[in-house]
Amino acid sequence: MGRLVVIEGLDGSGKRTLGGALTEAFQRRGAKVAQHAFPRYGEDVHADLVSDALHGRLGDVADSVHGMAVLFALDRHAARETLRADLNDFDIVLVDRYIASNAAYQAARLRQDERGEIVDWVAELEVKRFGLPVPDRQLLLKVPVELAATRAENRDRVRDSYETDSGLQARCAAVYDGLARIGWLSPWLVLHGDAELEFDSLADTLLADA
Ligand SMILES: Nc1ncnc2c1ncn2[C@@H]1O[C@H](COP(=O)(O)OP(=O)(O)O)[C@@H](O)[C@H]1O
Ligand SMILES: Cc1cn([C@H]2C[C@H](O)[C@@H](COP(=O)(O)OP(=O)(O)O)O2)c(=O)[nH]c1=O
Repeated sequence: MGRLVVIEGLDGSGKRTLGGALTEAFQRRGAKVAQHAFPRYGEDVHADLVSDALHGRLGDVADSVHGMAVLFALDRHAARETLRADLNDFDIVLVDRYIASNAAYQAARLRQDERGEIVDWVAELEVKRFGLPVPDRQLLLKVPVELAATRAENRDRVRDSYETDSGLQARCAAVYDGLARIGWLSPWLVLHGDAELEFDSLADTLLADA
């Protein structure tokens, strides 16, 4: 059985970059790696709905925190069997954003005293009811909010409504810190994305987990 390793962090924190470098480091060690990213893009109606909501094409559906959480969760549910098959066939399944993104971003849209409820609700929905595989390890790529914003701005891509909301990103960083501190769903490893990362030793650590 392969290990499900999740990369989490703000938009522009360097998740995609880390995913690529870590995959190469795993492969240098002879490990078979499958990569996934959520939200998916263009695969099916679930992926399209998420994209529409994030880019203002789904009207006031996007205003509902629980509604958005469900859309993101359905996008993952549609990929559940592929994830399960890859966990059978590969040593490492590396996922760029997973269930914790839903907890962090949707909680960040609520008042502080409402955040615990949605975090619990997301875990109940995605793990218990939708049966998504629980991560073995979650990596939190931590960078100052301003640095993540500058990197995301400089990227050659259309930005969605969450990326351009600096208040949301700052609150989201605080929720991520809390999730990592309590070891939400599984153990977390906090990485500092503004320092030089040691991909080879990180790959060794993650393979030694097994
Ligand atoms: N460690 C790093 N140092 C400097 N720039 C980085 C680093 N990691 C990522 N970047 C750059 O920051 C931008 C955002 O990185 P990316 O991996 O796309 O972030 P994310 O997937 O978290 O949104 C990209 O232009 C990338 O080249
Ligand atoms: C996966 C996921 C992402 N999000 C948020 C985080 C991001 O701000 C936004 C879009 O994800 P993002 O990683 O920016 O997608 P892309 O790289 O394709 O633009 O959605 C959630 O709120 N819940 C989720 O379950």
